[in-house]
Amino acid sequence: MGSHQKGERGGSSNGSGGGAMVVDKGVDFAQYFCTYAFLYHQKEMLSDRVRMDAYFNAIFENKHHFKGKTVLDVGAGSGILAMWSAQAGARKVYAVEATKMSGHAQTLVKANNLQDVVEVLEGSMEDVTLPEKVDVIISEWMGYFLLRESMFDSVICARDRWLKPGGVMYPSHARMWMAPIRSGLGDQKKSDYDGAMNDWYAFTEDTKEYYGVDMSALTKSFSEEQMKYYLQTSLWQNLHPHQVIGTAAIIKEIDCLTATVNDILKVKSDFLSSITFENTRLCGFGGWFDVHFRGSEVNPAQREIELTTAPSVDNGTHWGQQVFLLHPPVHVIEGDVLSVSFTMDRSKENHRLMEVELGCEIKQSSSKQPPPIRNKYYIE
Ligand SMILES: C[S@@+](CC[C@H](N)C(=O)[O-])C[C@H]1O[C@@H](n2cnc3c(N)ncnc32)[C@H](O)[C@@H]1O
Repeated sequence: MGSHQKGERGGSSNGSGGGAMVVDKGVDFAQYFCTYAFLYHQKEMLSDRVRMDAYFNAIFENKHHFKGKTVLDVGAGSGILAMWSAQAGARKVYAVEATKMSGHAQTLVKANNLQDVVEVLEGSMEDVTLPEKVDVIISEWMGYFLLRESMFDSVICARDRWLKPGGVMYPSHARMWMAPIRSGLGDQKKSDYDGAMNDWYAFTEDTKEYYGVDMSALTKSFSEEQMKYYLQTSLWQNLHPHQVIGTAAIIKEIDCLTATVNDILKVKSDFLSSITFENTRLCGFGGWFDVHFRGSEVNPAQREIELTTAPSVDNGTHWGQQVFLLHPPVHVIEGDVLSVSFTMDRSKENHRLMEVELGCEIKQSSSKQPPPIRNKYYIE
C-alpha cells in the first residue's frame, strides 16, 4: 500500500443485501480502521481542497436540507461534516465514528461551541442505536476507484435503519469512469520486474554454489509473486488529462438512496472507447469516479454540486486515479476502437480490497488486428 492509499476499512459483517460475507471485526479493525485513528491521515483528507469545497458547498448552498433537521454523519472522522451540518442550521447531528478519532471530534465540537447540536458517538455504525430517525445522512465513504474499502455498505445499513421516508442522502449519486491512457509507468514497472527476476536467478545460482541447495524449483512461484506486485497491482496516479487517449465510459451508476449491497458487490461493464489521439501507445486504462449532491426527487437540491476525481491539471484529489497497465503497450491510432470488458469483485481474503478482470479487443483501422488482451489486476 503506497503512501497515498487511504486506510483499509476492513470489515464488520455487512448484513444488508445478499452475498455479504461474514468478516472478523478484530481483523477488520487491525487492517482497515486503524489508520483512520491517526490525525495525520484525517489531515490528508481535510487538506484535499476539491473534496472539502464540494462537501462545504453542497451543505451551505443547500441549507434548506439542514435547517431545523436531524442529520447522521456516517464515519465522522474529525467531525468536519457534522460540524458544517450544525453550522448550516441542523437541530441535531449524530456523528458516528468507529475509531478513537471520535475523541478528537468531540474536542473540536466543543472548541467550536457546537456541543448542543452535535453528539459524537464512538462505535461501528452497524452497532449504534440512535434515539430517532434522521432527515439527512451525510458521509464521505468513497475509496479508491469509488468502491475500494466497501464503506458504502455501512452507509446503506445506516440508511435502511435510520433515514426517514423522504430523507436525503449526501452525496446522492455516484458514478465510476474508465478510459484508455498512455503512460511511461508501464516501462518502469516492467524493468523493475525484470530486475527482480535477474536478481532471483543470481540468488538461486549463489545458493546452489555456496550452500548446496537448488532453489530454482521456486522460480515460477517467485515470478508470479513479483508479477502480481509489479505488473498486476493497480497504481495510484494523478493523471494529466493529456494522458487520456480515448473516450471515457461510465461503467457504474449508483443511486445512494436506493442501492443495495447486492448492487455494489460486483461491477460489470462492456464498453467501447474510440482512440482520439493521432498516433500513440495504449499503455493501460485509468479509472476514477464522481459523486453528486442532488438531493432527492421529492426534496431536490437548490444547487447541485459535483465532486469529480477525473484527471485534472489544477484539481487533483487524494483519490487520484487507479491505473491498470498493459504489458506490453499496443500501438494505436485515431479512430481505432477498443471493445473492453471490465469486471470488479471483492477479494475473498479481504472484502475491502478488489480484484479486476479486464479484457480488451482492439479493432484497428489497419488490417492487422492485435491479439485480444485478458488481464487480472488487484486493487490493494
Ligand atoms: C474517509 S473518512 C471521512 C471522515 C470525515 N467524515 C471527513 O469527511 O473528513 C471515513 C471515516 O469513517 C469511519 N468509518 C468507516 N466505516 C465506519 C463504520 N462502519 N462505522 C463508523 N465509522 C466508520 C472511519 O474510521 C473514518 O474515520
